[in-house]
Amino acid sequence: MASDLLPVEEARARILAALSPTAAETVALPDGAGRVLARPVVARLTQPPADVSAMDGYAVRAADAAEGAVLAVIGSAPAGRPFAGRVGQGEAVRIFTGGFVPDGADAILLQEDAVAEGDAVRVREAVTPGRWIRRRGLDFAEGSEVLPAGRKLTARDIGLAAASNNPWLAVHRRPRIGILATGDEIALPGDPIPPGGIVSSNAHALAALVKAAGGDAVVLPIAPDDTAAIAGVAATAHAFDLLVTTGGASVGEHDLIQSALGGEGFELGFWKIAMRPGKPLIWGRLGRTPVLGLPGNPVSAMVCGVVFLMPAIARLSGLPGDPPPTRRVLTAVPLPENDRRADHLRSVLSVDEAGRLVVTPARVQDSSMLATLARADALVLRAPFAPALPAGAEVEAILLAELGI
Ligand SMILES: Nc1nc2c(c(=O)[nH]1)N[C@H]1C(S)=C(S)[C@@H](COP(=O)(O)OP(=O)(O)OC[C@H]3O[C@@H](n4cnc5c(N)ncnc54)[C@H](O)[C@@H]3O)O[C@H]1N2
Ligand code: MOO
Repeated sequence: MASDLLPVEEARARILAALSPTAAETVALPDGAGRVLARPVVARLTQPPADVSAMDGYAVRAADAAEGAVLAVIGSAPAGRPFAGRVGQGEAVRIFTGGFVPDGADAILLQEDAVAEGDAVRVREAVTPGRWIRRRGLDFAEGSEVLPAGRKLTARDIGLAAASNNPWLAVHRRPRIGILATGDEIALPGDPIPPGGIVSSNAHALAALVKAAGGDAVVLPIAPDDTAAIAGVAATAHAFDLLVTTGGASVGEHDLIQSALGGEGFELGFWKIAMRPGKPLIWGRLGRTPVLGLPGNPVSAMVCGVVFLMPAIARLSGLPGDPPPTRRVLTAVPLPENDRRADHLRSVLSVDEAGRLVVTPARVQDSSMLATLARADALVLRAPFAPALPAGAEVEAILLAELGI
């Protein structure tokens, strides 16, 4: 029945509603890039601190600087060494970019528009009042908020924080995400593989995804399919802002996550989403720690990572936790009508002769196939019951490179 599967948007909304941003920590300016501000950055000075020259030339009184006029040069004002005197009638001060405009002057005569004549300067082109002067506070004023709380800091923001004389930043602590892979059959890459076993790819892939989303991943030892082992690892859950499990989410008798964690006080929020891959996703809480139980199939785990875990990490980091961004692209092939589960088709991206982005979904979309995922550039979204589409139709797609994964 369709009713036992939760729509993707509703599941994401419920996950986000249950999460709050981590506490603030103080970091030095160079460590702030990519972090989210917990408190606004306030300018600790006015920039520029006085009227300054935007050019090399002469500080003059515009009224005196008619074409052909000759002005006496009474001093100089390089950047960092203001001229102490005052520019009087018929006078000028040599000035350089960034130099404070001396008292009395109200315009800058550009060097290229002037001819130096010993201790005087001849005006070749008249200037208008205010020409080439950057007014005090043009960029920002002391006490004003230059960066708001909740902003993810760019390199440009770091420049602004530095210019406004802020050596320290209050940012949200990076969310700490515990990752627990479960299953008797899985072994760490490089370890002996048990008969009928498989190498655990999920924890490593998810750890990389967590890092790309701005979290710190802690990969826990693999827990075999027994209640005590899973419960034992779960006892460490309090150390994390979010515990992610993979495997054991489905309905098989070895699918133990819910029963094993149940003994530890696990409270189920919801289970099973109307999506493919990723249907058996579990959401709940173990004490104070939220738990996201991802399916074991490697592609399902990663697609759920994109759809739910990345927004969850964003939310814990102090951001709203928007859904993954999508683009309108064209499908290279006809797409069949979809069933009740929102689909995420691994697809290769190309550019057609007209410069438009075109996606080609992989022919086989089995959720065990990691090679298809690694080679894909995009996940094409197909809403529940989306109608069949001809080749050339517009579809929405998540571009994986835009997520940094
Ligand atoms: N009767 C039903 N069977 C299944 C259903 C269902 O609704 N009814 N759902 C299927 C779907 S959809 C998925 S997805 C999987 C999810 O199952 P589990 O979360 O319980 O995962 P496991 O059974 O533990 O493993 C599934 C698959 O993935 C491999 N695996 C597990 N962990 C890892 C890992 N860390 N790295 C790489 N691969 C891993 C595991 O060996 C299995 O092959 O259930 C379907 N079944
Ligand atoms: O998601 Mo299962 O997620 O369809 O293989």
